[in-house]
Amino acid sequence: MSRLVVKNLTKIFSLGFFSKRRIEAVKNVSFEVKEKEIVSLVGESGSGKTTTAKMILRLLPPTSGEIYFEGKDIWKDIKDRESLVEFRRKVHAVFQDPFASYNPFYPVERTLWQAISLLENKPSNKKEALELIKESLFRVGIDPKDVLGKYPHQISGGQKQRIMIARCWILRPLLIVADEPTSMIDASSRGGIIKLLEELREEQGTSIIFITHDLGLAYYVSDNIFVMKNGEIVERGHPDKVVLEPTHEYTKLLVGSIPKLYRKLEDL
Ligand SMILES: Nc1ncnc2c1ncn2[C@@H]1O[C@H](COP(=O)(O)OP(=O)(O)OP(=O)(O)O)[C@@H](O)[C@H]1O
Repeated sequence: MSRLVVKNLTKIFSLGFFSKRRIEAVKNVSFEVKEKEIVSLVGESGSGKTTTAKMILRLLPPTSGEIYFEGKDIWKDIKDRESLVEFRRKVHAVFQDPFASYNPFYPVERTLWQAISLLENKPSNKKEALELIKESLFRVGIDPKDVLGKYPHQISGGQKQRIMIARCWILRPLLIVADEPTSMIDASSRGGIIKLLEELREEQGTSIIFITHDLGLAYYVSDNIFVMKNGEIVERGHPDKVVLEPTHEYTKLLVGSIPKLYRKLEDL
């Protein structure tokens, strides 16, 4: 069953007060994500990946088109705060910049306390909640004493990314939208983050939309790949089909850079 259906999604930005300039960031994009599926949106900078992600996360309204999550149109059927909180519990983002996801004035575990506040079945007291936080940190390979009580500038980029995944582990979302979740971190942490996302999919049946420039990485992690260029999906399908039998010139160009990426991935 499809968990997410994106239908003819379009986003046009208008710039300037007088001479209106139109930027068609996303053009007529359609795709589906099934339960437990990892799909990748791959494309160069400015191809419309993040804009697509923001519309799916209900952070940016589309100009036209529909997004159905579990059969509900997320822009038309979510009307009250309660349904929005439910949506935020089920659909979760891991953003490319781990630094922007944290408030510098609060200890890093604040993001995990916030996750607990979104839970339907909350722990019955603070001690139990802290146990859950510690367990989530262990699950993502962090010793709680290395990060608890610390501020964002006192921990590494890789630890910040892992804490965002720990947040996913607490919330058990049905869909994770991971926008370049490994872009700011070193190669060894990168492999770990991908593995954690795959574990979440296995353990919790989470579906994942993985957004990346890197077709080599997408080939390794995805069940389906959608290649975007200038706001459109120009190629789609199983990773073997996209990589071994590309039809669009742009995909052929991306595939041409994969041998180099393979070498890079072997370092992970
Ligand atoms: N708020 C905005 N106002 C105007 N134009 C925007 C806005 N957000 C994005 N754009 C434009 O829309 C296009 C698509 O941008 P988007 O960020 O979705 O691309 P992307 O594929 O995610 O790029 P990257 O990989 O660099 O994050 C770009 O031309 C961008 O400049």
